[in-house]
Order: sequence, then structure tokens, then C-alpha cells
Amino acid sequence: MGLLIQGKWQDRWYETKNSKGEFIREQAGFRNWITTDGQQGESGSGGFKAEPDRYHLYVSLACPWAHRTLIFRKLMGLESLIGVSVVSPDMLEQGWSFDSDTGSTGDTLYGFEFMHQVYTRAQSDYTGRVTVPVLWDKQQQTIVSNESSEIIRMFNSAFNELTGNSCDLWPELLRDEIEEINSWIYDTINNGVYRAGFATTQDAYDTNVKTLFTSLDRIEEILSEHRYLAGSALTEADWRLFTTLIRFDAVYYGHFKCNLKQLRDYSNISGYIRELYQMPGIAGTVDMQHIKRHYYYSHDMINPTRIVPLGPELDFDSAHGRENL
Ligand SMILES: N[C@@H](CCC(=O)N[C@@H](CS)C(=O)NCC(=O)O)C(=O)O
Repeated sequence: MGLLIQGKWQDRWYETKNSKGEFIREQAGFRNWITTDGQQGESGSGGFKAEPDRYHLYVSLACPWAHRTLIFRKLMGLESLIGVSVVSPDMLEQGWSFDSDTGSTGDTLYGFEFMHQVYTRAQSDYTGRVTVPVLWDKQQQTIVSNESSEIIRMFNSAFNELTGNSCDLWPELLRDEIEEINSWIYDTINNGVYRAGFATTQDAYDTNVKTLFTSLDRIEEILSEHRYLAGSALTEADWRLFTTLIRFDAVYYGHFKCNLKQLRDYSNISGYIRELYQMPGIAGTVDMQHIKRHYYYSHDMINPTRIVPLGPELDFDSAHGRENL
């Protein structure tokens, strides 16, 4: 695991010494937007028009951020328009790799060995972490975006004219509410599990785990009254949360020591996870082998033996019982 400095790969674990043991997530470096007509989007440069077979998605099936983009690609009918390369779950000295012997599809565009080569192909002197997801433009041969929260907004509507999609998970009327929900869920749950798991002091760990469970209690409460986070309508806020929840009992509970409770102890949250999991096309985006292997095998600083646990047994297929909310 490491990062690029001036285009050169350096094998380095996260720096937490200057932040009292707190893991601090780096901001994504590529922030362009695909738009219907190629005009500039919310940030970055223009010139990224929604077109078939122009864009490619690099993902890890283990990664909750990349998982969001795979879900939106599925729900918005983008599978025939946007290809995908899947990295190996093992993120080792060279970072994410395309080793097909350990579960990667290979880099179907360039045949690169490592994800950092995709970044330096876009920018030869790039400095920053080499993260997934990456949305690649085959025409300009560059990265459109490596920020999942923005990629899913592009997928939500930019290609509608080409796909005929009418599903809108970022509806105008609910935007303020969704932003508000996203904000505390991101800090305390999506990123919260990492802040607990990558903490290197007891204090940082304690604080983050407590905050995480306060938020999970709050979610349980919301879901006892409402079917989804923003009420009766399913929105992007639900999918952003889902990709963390589906990994929780298998990985965050054990590996990241988020173990005050398992999610199966929360009845509304567990029914909600099952409902989302059972929506058409979603189960196919969840790969528990990649998920467990990635975390337990790659983070040898946390799990030096690299033993991947056999359990827990998970059942996302049983009845969810949320129809009457
Ligand atoms: N802000 C990014 C975060 C992506 C991210 O951190 N992905 C992780 C995988 S779960 C990664 O690639 N980490 C590699 C690293 O930090 O070196 C997003 O949401 O797209």
C-alpha cells in the first residue's frame, strides 16, 4: 500500500503521527464531470460529454466507495455503455493490482499491471494516493473523476438521453435533506469505520467507535419510522450507506474493531440491508470473497498473519419485512 509522489510509487502506510493517531482521508485529485452536452460540470474542466463506449470504470469489488459506482451503473442501465475493470482484492506493496491469478479481470484497456500506472498515464507527475473507483475517459486518455460521490451523481442523470433512464436517486425536492443525511453518515459511518480501524491511538479509536455507534443507533431509530433514510423514497443516501452496512458484520466488526454490536442486533437496520440487497441487480454487485480477502489480507499492519476468518455466516436473502413502513 502506498502512494505516488511526483509520479513515483512509494510504499507507505497512512500517516497518523501528526494527527494524534487519527486517520485522515485525502481529498480525491480528479474532479471533472461528465455532462449531457460536454459543458463544464460542477467542478474541473469541460469536454466530457456523455457518449456510449467512451468511459471506463476501474473498481475494486471490496471497496465500499467503488461499490457505490457499480450499483449506480447497474440501476441507471449503464452496463452496455461503460465498461469495467476489477482490481485484485490484494492491495500490497504496489497498491491495487491487475493480477488475474488473485481475482482481477486484468486491465482491459491498457493491460497495465498496477493501478498506479493508470494514474501516471493520466498525469505523469501525479502526487497522491491511488484510489478506486476511477472513471476513465478513453477519448482524452485521462481520469474524469476518482471521487465516488460525484461519479454516482453523473451516473444518476448524465446518460439519460442515451439510456432512457428515468430513475432519479438525487431528486431536486429532496436534495437539501439528502445532503444533510450524507454529511453525518459520511463522517461517522462511511468514513467512521475507517477512522476506527486505522486509528493508531486508543483515544482516537475509542472516540470514533463511540461516534459510529451513536450514529448507527440514530439510523435504527429513523428506520423504525421510515422505510428509507429520506422517508418513503429510496435515494442516493441509502445506497451510500448500504455499501458500508453490507460489509459491517463481515469486516468492520472484526477487522476494524467496530464491535459494540453487530448489525444483526439492530432489527430495522438488518431488514433494511436485506431489502436493498434484494433489489433487482444488487446482489450481483456484492462479492463477499473480495470484501473479506481485501481487508484481512491487505492490511498486514492490522492483521499481520493475513488469516481471513471463515465466518460470520450471513443471510441477506431472508424476508426483510419492510413492506408496511
Ligand atoms: N474519496 C474516494 C475514496 C476512495 C478510496 O479511499 N478508496 C480506497 C479503497 S476502499 C482506496 O483505493 N484506498 C487506497 C489508498 O488509500 O491508498 C471516493 O469516495 O471515491
